[in-house]
Amino acid sequence: MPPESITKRENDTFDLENGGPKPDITAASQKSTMSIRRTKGGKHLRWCRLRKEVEIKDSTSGLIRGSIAAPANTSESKKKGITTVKTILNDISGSASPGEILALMGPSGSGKTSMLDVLSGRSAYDGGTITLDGEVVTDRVMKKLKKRVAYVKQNDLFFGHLTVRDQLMYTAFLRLPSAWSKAQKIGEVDRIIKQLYSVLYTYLICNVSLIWSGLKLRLEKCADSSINMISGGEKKRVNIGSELLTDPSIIILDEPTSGLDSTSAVALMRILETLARDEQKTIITSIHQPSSAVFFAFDKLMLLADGNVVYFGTPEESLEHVKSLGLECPAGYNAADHHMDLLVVDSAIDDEHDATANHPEVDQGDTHGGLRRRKKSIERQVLSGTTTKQKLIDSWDHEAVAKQIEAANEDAFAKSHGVRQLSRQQSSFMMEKSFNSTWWTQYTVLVHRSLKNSRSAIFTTLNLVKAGAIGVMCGLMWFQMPYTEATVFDRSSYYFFSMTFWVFDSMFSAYMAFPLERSIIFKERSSGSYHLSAYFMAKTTSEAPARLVLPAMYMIISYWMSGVNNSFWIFIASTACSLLSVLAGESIGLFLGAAVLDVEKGMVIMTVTGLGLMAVGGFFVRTVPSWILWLGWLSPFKYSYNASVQLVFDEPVPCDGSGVLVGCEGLDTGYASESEILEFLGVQFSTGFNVAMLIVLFITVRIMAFFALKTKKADERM
Ligand SMILES: Nc1ncnc2c1ncn2[C@@H]1O[C@H](COP(=O)(O)OP(=O)(O)OP(=O)(O)O)[C@@H](O)[C@H]1O
Repeated sequence: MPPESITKRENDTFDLENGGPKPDITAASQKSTMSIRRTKGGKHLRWCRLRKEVEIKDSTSGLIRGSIAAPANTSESKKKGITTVKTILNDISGSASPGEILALMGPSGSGKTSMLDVLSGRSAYDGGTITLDGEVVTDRVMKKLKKRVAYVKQNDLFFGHLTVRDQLMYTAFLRLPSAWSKAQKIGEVDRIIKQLYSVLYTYLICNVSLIWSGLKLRLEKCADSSINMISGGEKKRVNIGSELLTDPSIIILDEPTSGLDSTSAVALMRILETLARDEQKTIITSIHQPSSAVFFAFDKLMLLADGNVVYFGTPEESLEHVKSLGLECPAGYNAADHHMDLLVVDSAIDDEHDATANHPEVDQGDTHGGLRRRKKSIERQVLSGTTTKQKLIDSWDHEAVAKQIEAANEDAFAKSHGVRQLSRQQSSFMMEKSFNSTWWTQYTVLVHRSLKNSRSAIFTTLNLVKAGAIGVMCGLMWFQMPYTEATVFDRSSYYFFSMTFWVFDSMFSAYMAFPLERSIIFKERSSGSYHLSAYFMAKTTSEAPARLVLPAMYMIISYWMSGVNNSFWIFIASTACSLLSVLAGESIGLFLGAAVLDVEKGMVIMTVTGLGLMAVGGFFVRTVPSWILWLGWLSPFKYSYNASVQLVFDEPVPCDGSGVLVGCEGLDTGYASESEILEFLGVQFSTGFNVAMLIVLFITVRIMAFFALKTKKADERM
């Protein structure tokens, strides 16, 4: 453990047990090189009779898993197509204390994630109470509290192009109090990187055989690698590290070891153990089938099945509990596997049971413990007409545990001499600022992050080659067009083609980038990292220039190769129009990405919208049917085409006898006026109006994207 020292953090009301007035943050900012004092000690988190139900919409397809509590037959629900209400947490009671690790185990779908979502404040619940150090946490306090609880979700969501250090650094700058100096924040990141490494290191010197695997895992070594390149175990550490930066008292982890090999999993559990033992953090983690060593290292175990608790207590006593039900764990068998065997009801097991019953000889020659155990497990499934799982659910005394939790809460109240100590904490939560950093800090940090991310995401060799190759290809297709009557149509088609390609490109890349980014934003915002407006402004200002470089590169190559118009200023002005249409296209992509959460549906809507806007752009169809004429007002293709063509035909076009323009009457003498050409090409409105409409589209659709994102509630499952 690093030595304790010196300054306290701003808003450190969470450390109520240490008491004391609000810390002096000025001192913190002045002594920028000082190390930061970490809070020791977690909180007693208790939950009693927690209940959560979800409405399952009848999609008329597929089966509904799990236990169905009651059909919802109200006319309202029928109208909405809701047919059933499923109980996913059924009167769950339990507790976690400082310095302890509570492990949640249960088969897939048993409600582990749902419970962690509720306890971390990321998801609402329909009944029961959650208390912190004995006092009920109200809904309003929960909203604030969730920013003080580290929640490491199953998915490690990051911007993959950033390095590990970047990720931790941006998190530190967004989530640590703005009163901290830059040096303090950087020091904190270094400390976290070292902490996640040194715990492992200590472990490794005691376990020489694991040194090689450990080296693979060290976070220090990969601190400057991009997240895309690091291993699953390292990603998990980055995830944990990002959450630990804020020095939370309660750490909740959803299957932190999933996808890791056993060595990495054990090493990760050591880190949690150290956090619990040395820093007295309260740790709750779900876990799938841990090894025996890890299983017995947990302080408490909660077994879940179909949203019900089937056991809550120490891992050792869990074996006694199942033994008392006649379900003893065979000698030498992994206790965690045994519990899972009891809880998993698998149709394959039933089939196997039938097969074994019909062919007893399969069993006779078997001397392997595996098959015997399997058979034993099968036999348990059919115990007296009920499944073992059901037996375990029925035999657990929910009420007794709930009463114990209530008594513990009363005890905490009595210990505080009848004073609701937490009221002070809860009211200080309410008074706390929603964000640790200012809007401006958030904006600048996010601009920096976005620039770094978009630079690596947009300026890939492939993208540069794409822009260059298409530029050369178009330059060759429209190569050095003479400025005469015969090329009027080709000149306008050059613009329409260029815009179509780049507007579609920006629409789709903005749309495709958004689903991943959206999940990260929801995750970061649920822990109170920044204002949505700061994110949006940062994204708009930082990514727009990056997004424009590739089309600009294309224009430079293709424009001069094709000789559209030899005026430099016409090149600048028409390129600016094309780039504006790219920004408008990006806005449309962002809007659809924000409004339609389903990626497949979004792609369909996007394709239909894009093609519709292009069709009414005035190039392919001159006489657009009146019922769809309104769509033309929303088409960036149309405005950009209109403006560019007007710019390019800046002087009368010499007739060349090709007979393209009626005004030339098939002669190769004389000129066709600009207005005649624009009429021939079906161009509408003035250049200024078209440019103004592109700006309006770019801004209004982007604002709509912001509100679409704002109104979308973060998906609990993200
Ligand atoms: N919003 C929801 N709508 C419908 N069903 C839901 C919703 N949230 C959870 N469920 C259902 O609740 C049950 C419990 O889900 P949960 O993700 O908590 O299980 P789990 O134990 O974490 O599973 P796993 O180990 O596979 O992650 C599942 O059957 C799931 O389908």
